[in-house]
This record gives sequence, C-alpha cells and structure tokens, in this order.
Amino acid sequence: MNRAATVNEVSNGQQQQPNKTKPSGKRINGLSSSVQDIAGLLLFCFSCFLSLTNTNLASYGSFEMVQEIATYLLDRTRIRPQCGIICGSGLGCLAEQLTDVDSFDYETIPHFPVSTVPGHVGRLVFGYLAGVPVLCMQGRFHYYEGYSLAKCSMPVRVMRLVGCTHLIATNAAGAINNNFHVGDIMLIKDHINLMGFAGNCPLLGPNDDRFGPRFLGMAKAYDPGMLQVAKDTAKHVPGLGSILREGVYCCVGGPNFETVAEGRLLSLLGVDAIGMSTVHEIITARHCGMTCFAFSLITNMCTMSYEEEEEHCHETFVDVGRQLEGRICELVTRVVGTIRSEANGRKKE
Ligand SMILES: O=P(O)(O)O[C@H]1O[C@H](CO)[C@@H](O)[C@H]1O
Ligand code: HPA
Repeated sequence: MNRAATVNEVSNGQQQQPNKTKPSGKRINGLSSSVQDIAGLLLFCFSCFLSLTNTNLASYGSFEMVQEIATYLLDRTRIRPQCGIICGSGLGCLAEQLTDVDSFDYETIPHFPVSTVPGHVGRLVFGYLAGVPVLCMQGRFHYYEGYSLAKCSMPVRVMRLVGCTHLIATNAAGAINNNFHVGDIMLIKDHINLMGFAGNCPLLGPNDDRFGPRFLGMAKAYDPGMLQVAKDTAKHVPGLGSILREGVYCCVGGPNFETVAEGRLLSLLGVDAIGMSTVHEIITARHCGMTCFAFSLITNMCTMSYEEEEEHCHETFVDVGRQLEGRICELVTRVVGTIRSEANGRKKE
C-alpha cells in the first residue's frame, strides 16, 4: 500500500479523537454548551490544520511507487544513466548539452509533481554528456510550491533506481559572503540544513531500509574527489578560475527573500550563500548512497543593510544563468567526464 496513504490514515485517526470523545450539550467545569461547541470547533480546526501540516511534511513516495516510476522510464528509453543532474533556476541549458536524448514531460510521468516556477521547464531528459549516460532534471521542485521536502526530492530516488550512482545539483543563490560577486560559481563544500533544525527533513516518517539507513552521517555529504575535479577543471577552462569560489550553502523555505536581520544571522552562522533548494536533495541522495557534487551560481548579493537598495528579481537571476551558460556547461561536462573514467577504472580492476 502507498505509504503516503498510510501516513494520512494515521493522522486522520488522531485528528478524529477529540470529536469522538467530545461530550455534547453537557456542562464541564462550569462551561456552557455553546462555549464548549466553540471550543470543540476551534479544536477541530486546529487538528485539521495539524493534519494538513503533517500531510505536507510526511514522507512521499513508497519504494514501490518510486520503482513504478523507474520502470515506466526504463521501459521507454535504452539509456541507463550513471549520473543525475538537477538544473537550478536559469541553468536548464545543461540539459541542452545532452546528445541522443529521450525526454519526458513531468505531466506524463506517473506520480510525478509538476514544475510551477519560471526557469524550470519540467522535463526529465535522458542522454549522454561527455560520453557518460546521464539523467537531467530540467526543473526541480521547491518546498514553497507546496510540496513536502520528501516530494521535492523524490525524483532523486528515481534517479537512484534507474541506476545513477552520482548526483550533480546546481542552483541559483544569493551571496552572504561579501567577497563573492554576482556571476561567481560557488562550489558547495557543506550546507546548513536550517529547515532540519525546525524538524523538517525529507527523511521524516518511517524509514525504508531499501532506500537507506534510518540514521545518516552527513560529514562527507559533498564528495571531496568531485570537488577537487571541479577545482582542477578551473585551471583548464578560460574565465572559470577567476569566478570559482567554495563555501557553505543554506536552504531557507522561501518564497520570500531574507530580511536584513536574517541575512546577518546566517552570516554569523557561517553561511556563504542562500537558496531554497538542494539541501533536501543532497540528504535524499546520500541516504541512498549516491556520491554528490553541487554548486551555486551567485545571482545576487543578499541585502545585508537597511541602506541598500533591494534588487531581488527571479527573472534577473535566470538571466545571470544564461550569461554564464558556456562556463557552467564546461564545468559540468568535465566533472561528468571523470565519472566515466572512474567507472572504466573499476571495470579494469
Ligand atoms: O534553487 P533554484 O531552483 O536554483 O532556485 C533559486 O531561485 C529561486 C529564487 O529566485 C528559488 O527557487 C531559489 O531556490
Ligand atoms: N535568497 C534565497 N534564495 C535565493 C536567493 C536569495 O538571495 N537568490 C536566489 N535564490
């Protein structure tokens, strides 16, 4: 049975209890029945709210559901991808580099959410990059679109079940670090799971060991080897070295951008760039044993003082991505190329 249905049933069961036990029309502790009715109504509204919230946070995508999606896709393409690539806002150009493609609009894939954010096309693209079979998500899902974190990152599990061992996640982000500039590329060496601090995580709910373990170490979430490859690449791609940075990414829920106070707080916490994605995808990928690499395209400087003009505009961010297409595609192509050599190396052993 679908796990989401099970979770809903449990939460519905809990929410009905207050009503079942509500004594109608009797006086309790001196309260009149109309006051009790109002209190009951309020309690009912509150439990409905809690149930909705729980549904929003609860796990989405049983192993069987993800397997059904994977089988649907594998039945329709001969490509057996090794690496999943998630295109951030304005970074859909990555999918356009693939050759011999098989594409699937999200609407046509069973159980798949749909993209609602400009700059996220909403298509899974199988193809080859640097001779390596890859699967590109041309458009991702964000929490602020109304999807649970589990639903946002469910496609990562699909990537794993169709055969991907590696994940490359990209995003558009605002810089907190004032040594960064718009147009820089920040290699993500670590992240702060701010939403996790508040108890929201893509792994909430019962654990299915077929995906991965209940408790998960995150100290090496971002693969040092792939990070090094990216740094080495910068030595060979003109114009890349001067814009390459390294730092800590933090995901906020969005869709509003940060207040000045929030930006300053995150700066104190050691954050270099802020976005509204990636962290839950990396957690999900690490849970199912994938090797991860991620980077942020710095599309804006976060507003850190009340004197600054606030110039945040999603459409402008998407344009920054277009301007840097060449270097970003070159970076990803070269990093993916090393996955092929790794796999060949393993075959020879
Ligand atoms: O993280 P990606 O999908 O690149 O998008 C980033 O850009 C949007 C804000 O402009 C937010 O969704 C933020 O997360
Ligand atoms: N804050 C949060 N998310 C973002 C930003 C930002 O400044 N820029 C792009 N995505």
